Amino acid sequence: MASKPRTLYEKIWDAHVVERREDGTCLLYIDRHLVHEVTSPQAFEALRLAGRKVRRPDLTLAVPDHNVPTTPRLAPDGTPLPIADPQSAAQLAALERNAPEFGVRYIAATAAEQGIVHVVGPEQGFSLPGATIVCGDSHTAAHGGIGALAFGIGTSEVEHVLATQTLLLAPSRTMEVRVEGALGPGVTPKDLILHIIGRIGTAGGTGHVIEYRGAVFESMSVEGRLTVCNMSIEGGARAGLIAPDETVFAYLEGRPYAPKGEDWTRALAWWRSLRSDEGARFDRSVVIDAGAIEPTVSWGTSPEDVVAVGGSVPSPDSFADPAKREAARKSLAYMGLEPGTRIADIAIENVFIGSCTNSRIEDLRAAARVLEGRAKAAGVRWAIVVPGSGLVKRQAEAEGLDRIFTAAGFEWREPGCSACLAMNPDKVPPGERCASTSNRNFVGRQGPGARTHLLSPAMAAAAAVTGRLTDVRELLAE
Ligand SMILES: CC(C)[C@H](C(=O)O)[C@@H](O)C(=O)O
Ligand code: SF4
Repeated sequence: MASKPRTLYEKIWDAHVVERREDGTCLLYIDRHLVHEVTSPQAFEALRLAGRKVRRPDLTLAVPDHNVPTTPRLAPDGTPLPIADPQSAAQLAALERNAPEFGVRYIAATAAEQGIVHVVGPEQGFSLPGATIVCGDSHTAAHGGIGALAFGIGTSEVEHVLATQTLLLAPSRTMEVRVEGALGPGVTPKDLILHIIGRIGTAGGTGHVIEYRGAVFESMSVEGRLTVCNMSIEGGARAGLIAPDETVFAYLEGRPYAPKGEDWTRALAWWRSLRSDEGARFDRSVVIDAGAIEPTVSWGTSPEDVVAVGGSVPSPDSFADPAKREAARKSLAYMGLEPGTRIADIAIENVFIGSCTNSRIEDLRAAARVLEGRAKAAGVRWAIVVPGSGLVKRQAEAEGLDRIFTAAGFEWREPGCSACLAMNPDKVPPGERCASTSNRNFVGRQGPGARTHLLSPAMAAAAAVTGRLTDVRELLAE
């Protein structure tokens, strides 16, 4: 009997089942465990109290990112500078102590390879196609961009994975987001994923794992795929993934943790089988026309509150659902926006280029392309670029991008989560607006009272130049 056609998700899932329970939940083998300083201290402490070890320290990679300041970390004499915030300092100190004590792989805050965990994983070749990857962090979905089944877990699950290298999980439903056609000039993977979330809503993917399909993804860079998958969680999905292909394999080959020699050849054979079979059934399917997507920005306090840059702030009354109407009213009050205001008339005072969504080399190149020979507008008080890792930073410097940014009035920072969330010194002041390449525009996300507009790196650069939300295509055409 021919076996039933399976989706990519089902193939990866099936290959990792250690034990299937009667109710359908499965004990899944976890191939890669990424760890950061915020969600791991209690998990390590629980192991310590129970006298347990980490089951596979070699499959665990820890790196601090959320709390690290993005200003220089070393004094001129090379000694590490202290961290002012006591809670941040304590979390960083805990990771620094736990990693060697439990023997897990560790990238220190001062190492050249340090960066945001979701940038570091693929960059180090630690995240691999077909792997199950977890991290105590909701944006773990990013690693789906290289064809992994990757999802965020809570601190008690972090402890479970550290102790057993397995996780008990209920299978998800499957959802296909099929994007047809091609993205227009100036329209980026970030615009695409913002548009998708606008379409399906923040609950659209609930209970599902999304597979992004279509020619757009086949011609998309690995960096772009990581951007798209990163925000799957903002569409409510458990995870998001894209079938790995030669672009991914070329990206991974030779990276420090990627398989080598015969292991590489064997891995390639398995990775090449990782695509949804002809006739595989998805529980839900959404079709998007790429050609209709424009540079997209958020206007509210939920990632589904998006509109094309040529549009206007919507009226709460335009929403049929009363709950959504009320949410829009609250959003607009927080954001200090009036319905009907043209997006292009919204002035911004801050620009943040960074976060695990958009801090890779391609993102920085896209922003620099817009900024070259230009400067930030007088009304832009604060503009920073925070590379996703030390290696991205070094690459950007080798290409001269840092000089383009600083000449345009941007600050060129050390890697970390930075102003994506207000857990470190990088914050947007109350009542001020920020054009931000991050992934969440929640109330207070970038600091108490801060107003976030999500957009692509090129669009953030355009906003810096004009001092208001701007269609980047106008600047690219000049
Ligand atoms: C701090 C961490 C647990 C959190 C997450 O899970 O996503 C953070 O990374 C975020 O983006 O909000
Ligand atoms: S960059 Fe932002 S979204 Fe990504 S892990 Fe850090 S805080 Fe979370």
